[in-house]
Amino acid sequence: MSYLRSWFSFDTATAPAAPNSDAPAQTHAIPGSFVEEDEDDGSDTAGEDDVPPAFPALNSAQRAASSTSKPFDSSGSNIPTILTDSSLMPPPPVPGLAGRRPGVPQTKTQFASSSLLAPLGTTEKPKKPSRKVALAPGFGPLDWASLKSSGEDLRGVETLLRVPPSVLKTHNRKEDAWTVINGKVYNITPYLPYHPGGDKELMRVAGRDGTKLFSLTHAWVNADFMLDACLVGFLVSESNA
Ligand code: HEM
Repeated sequence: MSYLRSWFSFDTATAPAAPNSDAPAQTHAIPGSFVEEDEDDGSDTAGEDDVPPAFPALNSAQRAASSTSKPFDSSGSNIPTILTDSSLMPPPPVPGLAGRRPGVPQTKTQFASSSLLAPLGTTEKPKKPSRKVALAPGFGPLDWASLKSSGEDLRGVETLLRVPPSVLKTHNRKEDAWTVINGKVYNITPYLPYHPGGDKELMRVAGRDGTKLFSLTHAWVNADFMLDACLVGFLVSESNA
């Protein structure tokens, strides 16, 4: 416990220099604090030989700062100022929510600066209602992915074809529907029940070039990947067929 004494000493200059002198050692005990004598059996007559170096160091700026003004805080508690002095670290800035006025609507910036409110993205009404349809059970995106990789023939043709517009337009029925996306001809019949926008929407492009409608509706959809297993061939001009 002797090292505690060196920690809490009021004035480092008056710290007991010769603890084993005849005069009773001045302990600088803090009122009400528990100062324990050495628990040794007394054989350790050198007594304070094992006093560890004072912390903070006797010549440290930290100790100088705390001991030159007032060693303990003004409330009279026995906690050294160094542990309680918050003036060295000012409190963080007031959060946005604290600046709220009753009855005054908040601006978007105020909302955004408050971390206690839900993010705007989850509270704002979506711009457009979704036009997705409820797909029948077993016709979700994962079901389409597993059908594609099942090895089942989804093209309906032996080899890749050169398809002129005159041929394309004959494939315009649900059970035999072809469309063109970016110059590639796809058999969309197997995809009809899996299309999140519904089969009716998809049938609008059956028998014709659907590139424009497709990209107007959902340019982010990767048709190349979605329909790779349904590739029939490539759109060519009549003269090149
Ligand atoms: C031919 C290839 C097509 C493929 C592979 C395809 C694929 C898809 C996919 C994956 C979605 C879901 C999009 C998402 O979750 O964000 C979707 C939604 C949709 N598709 Fe298609 N689509 C095709 C063609 C079309 C066409 C030609 C139309 C319209 C004429 C259309 C109309 C829609 C609509 C309205 C939705 C719902 C969009 C929404 O979320 O509101 N699709 N389609």
